[in-house]
Amino acid sequence: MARKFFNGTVKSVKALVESLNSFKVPGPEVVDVVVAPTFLHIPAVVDALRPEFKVAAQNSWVKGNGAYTGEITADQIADLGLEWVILGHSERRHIVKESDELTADKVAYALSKGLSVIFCIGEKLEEREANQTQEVNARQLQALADKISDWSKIVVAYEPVWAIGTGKVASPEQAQQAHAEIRAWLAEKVGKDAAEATRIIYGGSVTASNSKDLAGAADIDGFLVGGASLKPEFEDIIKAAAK
Ligand SMILES: O=C[C@H](O)COP(=O)(O)O
Repeated sequence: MARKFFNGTVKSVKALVESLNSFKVPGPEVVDVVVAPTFLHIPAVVDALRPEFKVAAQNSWVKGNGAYTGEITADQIADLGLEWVILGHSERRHIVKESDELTADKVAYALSKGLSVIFCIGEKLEEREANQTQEVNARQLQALADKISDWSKIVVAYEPVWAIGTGKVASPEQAQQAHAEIRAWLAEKVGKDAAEATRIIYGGSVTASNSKDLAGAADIDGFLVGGASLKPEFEDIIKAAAK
């Protein structure tokens, strides 16, 4: 469904947008394509990208406009006309050390400003090896459930940390199991309707060649794509997600 994290230059962003604009993919009635450039590149991408593709911010602050030097608020993102923000990416959680609670507060604030949120969760390698995948996902989901009751503008992105940027993609079976457990958690803790309606997308070394099998899994509703989103094969990933 989405794509992201591109520390590009003005020139490379322009070339990437031109490439995206040339894609022959189904429209938004079939698949949402959301691109997430750096804050610096957002205005240029919004101006040049074909309008059926949406633009997301990669992060937003936990509060509204105020004295928070260096932070970008959900208010500002909404003011720019954007509809989407990514929150809780593993790089925010594990490199910047943003806690489950801070992440949940950021999501709640972004929702209060009308944004839709791609809410990332997922376990580290040692947690998977200790059979804690669902425990970690449930903990990160519960932190959000403690802060919000309306999940209609949430897309859950399951991104096992060990699969991000490593070339080690989760197998369709591994991903499906995690997604099914996330959906079961939503059914139990939030409600059946939310569980059915919430899109759960997979991220972590998605490529054109593995996207078809992953998309075939019952509970995989799209992708959060990093590296491969910068290559022409992204067109095929979008087509695979449009199942
Ligand atoms: O947000 C995207 C993920 O971090 C996945 O990145 P990747 O596709 O390069 O593994």
